[in-house]
Amino acid sequence: MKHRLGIIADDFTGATDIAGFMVANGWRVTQLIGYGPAEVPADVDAIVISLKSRSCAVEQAVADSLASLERLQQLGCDRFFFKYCSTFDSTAEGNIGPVTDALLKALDQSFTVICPALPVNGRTVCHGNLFVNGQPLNESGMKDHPVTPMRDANLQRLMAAQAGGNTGLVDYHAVLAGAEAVKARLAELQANGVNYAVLDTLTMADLPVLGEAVSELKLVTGGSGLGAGMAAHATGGEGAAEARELGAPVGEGRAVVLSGSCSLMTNAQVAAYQARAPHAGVDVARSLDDAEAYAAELADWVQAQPAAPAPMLYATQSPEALARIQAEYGAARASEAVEGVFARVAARLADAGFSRFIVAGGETSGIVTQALKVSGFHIGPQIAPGVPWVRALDKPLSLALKSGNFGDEAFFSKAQEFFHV
Ligand SMILES: Nc1ncnc2c1ncn2[C@@H]1O[C@H](COP(=O)(O)OP(=O)(O)O)[C@@H](O)[C@H]1O
Ligand SMILES: O=C(O)[C@@H](O)C(=O)COP(=O)(O)O
Repeated sequence: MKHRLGIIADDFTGATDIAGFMVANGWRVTQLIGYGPAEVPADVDAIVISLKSRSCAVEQAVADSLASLERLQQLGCDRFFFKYCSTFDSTAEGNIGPVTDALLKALDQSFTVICPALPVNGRTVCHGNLFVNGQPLNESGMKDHPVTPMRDANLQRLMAAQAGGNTGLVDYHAVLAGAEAVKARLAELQANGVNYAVLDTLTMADLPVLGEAVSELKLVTGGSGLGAGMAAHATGGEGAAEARELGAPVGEGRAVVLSGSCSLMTNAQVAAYQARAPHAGVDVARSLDDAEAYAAELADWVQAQPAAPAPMLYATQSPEALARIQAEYGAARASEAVEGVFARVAARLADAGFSRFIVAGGETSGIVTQALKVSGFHIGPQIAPGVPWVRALDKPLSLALKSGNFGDEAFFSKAQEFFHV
């Protein structure tokens, strides 16, 4: 059997993100939802398991990740990738550190890389510090994230706070010098007792270099950029065009936009789309008090709107409004209630024949995909870097799962342009 990479992604948008970049760089990829029994085509180069383990309890994240590793091994994978967010979304306790440690131990390894960079979407790493569009992570919009606010930009410090081993740095001089220089630096760090090597990365052109440099590691960790680099290094960037066709959006049925991200970019996308399409806000108090009846009302409202452009339901709020809501109801309670309503609305709309769901937000995408009872996806064309259309393996249902900060202001409209091609 050919070599297969197994990817464990800590959220659903992250999973489609890395799968989309790998397919765009020539690999055949199947995405699975969770680690239940699964069959995948014999010719795939990579299998991505989507978890919802970014912000759950550490023990749960570790258990789910280890179960996923086992499933991927059963499916013939012999190298592994732990995919987390390009903005390193985590808390002081985890879950990136503990999951990395657990995967290393299960694979009998003691060394891996930390590579969240995705330069095409503005995430770069310099001297081990993570930047978002040139701003240090802790000064970017990520400082106000509702679940994992990021208050430090230094990846070595962030990793040291939540993992058991030692961190080190492959600085940009080594990356510029090429794959062999990076390999030599990795070997040096490993010999010096480093367990996690942060990789400086400034441009997309660095990624195939890094993909080559990590090609002998059993486990790598990072964002979709490294995934793109690994696929590009393996294929030269060619191939899999017909595989992308399998994931193109289904032709029949209605579409809806469900936006549960409160990121700065999603706020801008929601504002732009409000000017174009029917829209309704999701009320947190009603989501808390009366979820079932409220979801039924919202689903009825969506169905009563014209089919195109697709109507939008949004819980998206500015950082200030979100802070007020969280102070009033509690952050976890409010976000769970909102997620519960989106899940119920999505299930009702699918029952009513909606077949194309455009969803904004990682947690929101996870809950919606679970509510739609999809077992896995074919990966289609990218709407924006990191956001492909994906199509259920076993039913006529297509989704665009958008990471909070991805895409430009016109994203919700652009996603629908794929309906006519
Ligand atoms: N108005 C709101 N009040 C409270 N929580 C909200 C509100 N809108 C969204 N949320 C919650 O914020 C979280 C956003 O996370 P997520 O969907 O992962 O977006 P992102 O991709 O930006 O991280 C979700 O748990 C969602 O339910
Ligand atoms: O790596 C990334 O930035 C994305 O794939 C991702 O994980 C984003 O997470 P959400 O913003 O929570 O969707």
